[in-house]
Amino acid sequence: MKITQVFTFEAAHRLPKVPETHRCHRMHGHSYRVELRLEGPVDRETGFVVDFFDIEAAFAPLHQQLDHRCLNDVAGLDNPTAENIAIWIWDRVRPALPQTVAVVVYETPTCWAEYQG
Ligand SMILES: Nc1nc2c(c(=O)[nH]1)N=C([C@H](O)[C@H](O)COP(=O)(O)OP(=O)(O)OP(=O)(O)O)CN2
Ligand SMILES: [Zn+2]
Repeated sequence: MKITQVFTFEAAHRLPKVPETHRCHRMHGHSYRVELRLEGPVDRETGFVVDFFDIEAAFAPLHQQLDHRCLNDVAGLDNPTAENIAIWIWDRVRPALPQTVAVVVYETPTCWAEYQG
């Protein structure tokens, strides 16, 4: 069974590795959307793969570090592309939620990165 929980956060960033002429070299912001996708058997007793409340609790400290921040200032996110944010979240959420099979980070409704480890 596959389950997904969606989170959102607002943040500013700039991409230091693109040329100065690239518009993303300048500080700007996004309304990010994160999907945590989990997979596993349905527990016969609870009917859950994982309780959505437990997923929310595992993501809460990461949300705290990301929401209304300048992502370049977050430890480990000096180059905060959607790809690197997805890896950053995976590395921190997977120990608490080993059923995680993908982290998807949307920078805009039409651009996203998906990391599967
Ligand atoms: N592979 C990646 N490419 C780009 C990333 C990224 O994380 N991974 N990031 C950016 C910039 O952050 C940029 O801000 C993306 O947003 P935006 O310029 O708003 O992109 P849109 O396509 O939505 O812009 P429109 O104004 O709607 O055309 C760039 N590349
Ligand atoms: Zn951007």
